[in-house]
Amino acid sequence: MSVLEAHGLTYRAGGRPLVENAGFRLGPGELTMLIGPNGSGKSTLLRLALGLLAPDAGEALIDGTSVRSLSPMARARKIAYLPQTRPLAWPMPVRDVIALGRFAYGAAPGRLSAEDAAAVARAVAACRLAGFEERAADTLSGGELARVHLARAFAAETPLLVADEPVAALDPRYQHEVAQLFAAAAHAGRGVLTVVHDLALAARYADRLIWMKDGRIVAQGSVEETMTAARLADVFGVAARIERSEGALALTVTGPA
Ligand SMILES: Nc1ncnc2c1ncn2[C@@H]1O[C@H](COP(=O)(O)OP(=O)(O)OP(=O)(O)O)[C@@H](O)[C@H]1O
Repeated sequence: MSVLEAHGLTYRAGGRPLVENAGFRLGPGELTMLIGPNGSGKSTLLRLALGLLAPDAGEALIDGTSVRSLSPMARARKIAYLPQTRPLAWPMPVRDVIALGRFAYGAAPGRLSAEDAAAVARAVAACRLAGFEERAADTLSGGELARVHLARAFAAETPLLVADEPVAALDPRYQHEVAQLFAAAAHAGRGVLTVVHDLALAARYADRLIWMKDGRIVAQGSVEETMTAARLADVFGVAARIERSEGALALTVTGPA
């Protein structure tokens, strides 16, 4: 089972640290949600952890090997990444967009092995895209397209899955469905790390939270351990009510702190 580890990651730009001394471990079986205000460094941390940015200090390792030393192909077989900025639309059928998730296995649209085709079919089913396969992706709604991008990441069937704000364009029902998909993927044995802005969703589904503020990880641990009204006020500047509901913590943000 693959493990992503980050130690002391630091990245400076524009004369200031955007990420400073950040460390975490993403292992199998856990859904970790990365939370923090706009501009706190979440996307930068993900890109450092994935080896897409070179850190000024620290390192990220997948199964003990520096991510920067892995070829893009080797990395893509270990870890699927759904970036925050995605192409708005491609004028190609949904099935082919999802099949791009299989490129690390040598697949190309129109040249899928039986294994690739089966992985694409599983991703279509998981992301509730049955019936959309032949639609041109540039005719989809924002929420539908978001699910297609998600299916592309799922189709890679990598042991690790990293997603930057995957539910931002989704309506509440699909937000929950997608969060449940991530939780199911994690509980089936993958390591899943995702940025979310909806704190109630994070409280409901995360096994672990990583809290970022001003480029630093200020807390990490379970929802129970880390989600307190004081921390929400400190990190996000909001007042919140935290209640126990059906055995889990439920969060209501009541306004600015
Ligand atoms: N190359 C760069 N040069 C200077 N500043 C940068 C650069 N890249 C990012 N930043 C700044 O670094 C900060 C962190 O950006 P980042 O995208 O990591 O934040 P984020 O927590 O993901 O934000 P959001 O929630 O808004 O997506 C922001 O203030 C951003 O403007």
